[in-house]
Amino acid sequence: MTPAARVQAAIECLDQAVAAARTGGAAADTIVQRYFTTRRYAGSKDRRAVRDLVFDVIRSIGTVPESGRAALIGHARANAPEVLELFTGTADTAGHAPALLVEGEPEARPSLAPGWQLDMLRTRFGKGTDKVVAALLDRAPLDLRVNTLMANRDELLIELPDLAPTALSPTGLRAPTGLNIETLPAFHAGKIEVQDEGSQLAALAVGALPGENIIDLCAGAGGKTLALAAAMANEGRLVAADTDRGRLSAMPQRLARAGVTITDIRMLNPRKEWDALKDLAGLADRVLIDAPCSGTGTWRRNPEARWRLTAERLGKLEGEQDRLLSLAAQLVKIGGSLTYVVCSLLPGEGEGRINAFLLKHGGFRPQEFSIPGMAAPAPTLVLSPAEQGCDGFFIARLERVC
Ligand SMILES: C[S@@+](CC[C@H](N)C(=O)[O-])C[C@H]1O[C@@H](n2cnc3c(N)ncnc32)[C@H](O)[C@@H]1O
Repeated sequence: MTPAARVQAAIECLDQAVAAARTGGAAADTIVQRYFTTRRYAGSKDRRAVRDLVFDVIRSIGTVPESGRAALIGHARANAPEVLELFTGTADTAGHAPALLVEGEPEARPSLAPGWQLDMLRTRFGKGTDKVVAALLDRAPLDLRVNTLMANRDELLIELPDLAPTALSPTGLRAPTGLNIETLPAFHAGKIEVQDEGSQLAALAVGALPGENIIDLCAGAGGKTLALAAAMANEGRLVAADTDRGRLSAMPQRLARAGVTITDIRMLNPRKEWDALKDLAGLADRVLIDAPCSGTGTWRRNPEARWRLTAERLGKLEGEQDRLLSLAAQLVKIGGSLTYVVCSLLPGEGEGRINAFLLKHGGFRPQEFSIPGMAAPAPTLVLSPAEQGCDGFFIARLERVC
């Protein structure tokens, strides 16, 4: 592909990302991948260049733009004016070079994020908000988790000398840029999994122990399920539940590769979750709710989450988080704990939900927890890329006392 054709490809992907933001469609990463499945002529360098440009544009345009072209022009004008010289085509040469610039055509304005989202972050981070947002809009490193059922970190550091230990997670490794994990025998042997250090810390916050009865209520494809199973030394019972059949279906293969045999996978029907969980009522030592959320803590990977989030959608997410907390409360045994996690830094999805829960559920109280090497024990923990260098998370632990 010529440089100009790459720019036109980025515009077309961005058009789809804009439409997806309005309709709840696919993530930008998926859009770029799909774009190239029907364009076999594009090589790996073309794909990488187009993907990088798409993500650079999304990072610099904080609010949903009128079109992909408007977004790209706005980004280029502010950060890479030489790209505008590639707008040499005509309106009917789509696919080759972007059409010539027209005087007064729409142009998106660079910004960090929608003002109302920044205001909410400001209530948590105050004067530090700009630093946090800048870190959220940086590129994320590739982190791996050592599967302690099959390996230990020191041995892997000898086997894979390009990797470095992460600062906080005792099982974390940070990979050099561009590493393709699928090329590593250690991955196929189940010794390592891709997992951001923040997710590793969130799983550690559960405090899982061998032999316990644990429920991972929003298990998805099992990222944290695998980490919990390793903390349990593959002893006890681990129920992994989710409403998304597609995500759950990826789990058995991952469990098998990691040597995990204690998991009971349960498919839940949305709003009828209890039907598939009621046999576990009041029995769990620990329940993890890794709740669906706005994803503001993962802007490094999904910067288009800023375009997708509306006040209405946030309200719906908070309602769902309340519902999942109440559902989980019924599963915890007396003396057991409930760990609530969101990869969001908006206080409404964090402290807001926990305070609302505690008002309604007198049998629960905040429970202090600590992660070795981190801050003093506390009932909540906020992780941010500006402070800990990982994705942003809010984590809270509650104990059922009666
Ligand atoms: C943040 S993701 C979980 C990621 C996963 N725990 C991991 O570590 O990879 C949130 C998950 O909640 C699931 N979910 C949404 N509504 C749910 C519900 N009512 N009951 C259970 N899971 C739900 C979604 O399908 C999604 O997989």
